[in-house]
Amino acid sequence: MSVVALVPAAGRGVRLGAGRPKALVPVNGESLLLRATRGLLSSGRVQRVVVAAPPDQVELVTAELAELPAAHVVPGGAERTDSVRLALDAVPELAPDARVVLVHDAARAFTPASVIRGVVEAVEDGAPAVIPVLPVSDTVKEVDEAGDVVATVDRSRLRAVQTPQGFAIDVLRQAYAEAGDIATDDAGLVERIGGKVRTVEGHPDALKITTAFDLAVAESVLARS
Ligand SMILES: Nc1ccn([C@@H]2O[C@H](COP(=O)(O)OP(=O)(O)OP(=O)(O)O)[C@@H](O)[C@H]2O)c(=O)n1
Ligand SMILES: C[C@](O)(CO)[C@H](O)COP(=O)(O)O
Repeated sequence: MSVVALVPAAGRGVRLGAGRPKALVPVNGESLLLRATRGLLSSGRVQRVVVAAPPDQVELVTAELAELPAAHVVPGGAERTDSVRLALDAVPELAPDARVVLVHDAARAFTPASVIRGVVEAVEDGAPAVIPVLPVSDTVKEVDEAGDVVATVDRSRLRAVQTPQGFAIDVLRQAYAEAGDIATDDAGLVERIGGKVRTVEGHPDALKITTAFDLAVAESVLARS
C-alpha cells in the first residue's frame, strides 16, 4: 500500500524560543525537519512526504529539504490542525495513489524507524487509525480552577501519545471533514466521529521537542546513537 506522510512544521516554536521556527532549529548541524523527514523516508515504508511550512518561509523550507526529492512543501496554517488539513488537501495532487497517511510532528525528529513501521503495519493490518503510545510514569491528579486536587487518576489506563499517527486515508479525510478542529491530535478527530483507534508501542526517543530542556535531551539521544 502506498503511504504518504504529512509533516506539520509550521509552528513558531514559541516555547523553545530559538528565534526561528522550531522545525528549522539544528541539532548537530541538521534541522529537526530534515531529520524528521529523512527518518520517515528511510523507514522504507513512506513513499512521499508533504510538509506544511510557515507560510512566509515556504522557499526556505523547500531549500532545506532539497536533498529529499520525495518531500514537497505547502504553506501551513495558524494552528496545527490547519497545517495538517492543508497538507492533506495537497495529497490528491502530490500522492494520488496513497491509501495510508501518517501525520508526524517535525518536532519528533528522533522517532525510531521501528515506531514508523509499527504504525504503518497496524493500518495495513486493518486498523482505521493507529497511534504510538507510552505508559504514564508520573502519578496524575485532576485539579479544580483553584489548583486544589479533585482526584487521583488511575494511571494504569493512561497513555502518553506520540506521532506518527497512521490512518486509512479515507478515515482521516472524513474526520477532517466532519469533526472540526477540536482535538490536540489527529486521532482525536477520528474519535469524535466514532472511529476506532488502535495503540502500538511508542518509544522515548520519539519525544516532542518543545522546550530548551527537550532539545538538550535530543542532543543526548543523538550522542548515544
Ligand atoms: N500552526 C502550526 C502549529 C504547529 N505546527 C506543528 O505541529 C507540531 C507540534 O506543535 P508544537 O510542538 O506545539 O510546535 P509549535 O507550535 O511550533 O510550538 P509552540 O507552541 O511552542 O510555539 C510541530 O512540528 C509544529 O511545527 C504546525 O504545523 N502549524
Ligand atoms: C500531536 C501530539 O504530538 C501528540 O502528542 C500533540 O498533541 C501535539 O500537541 P501540541 O499542542 O501541538 O504541542
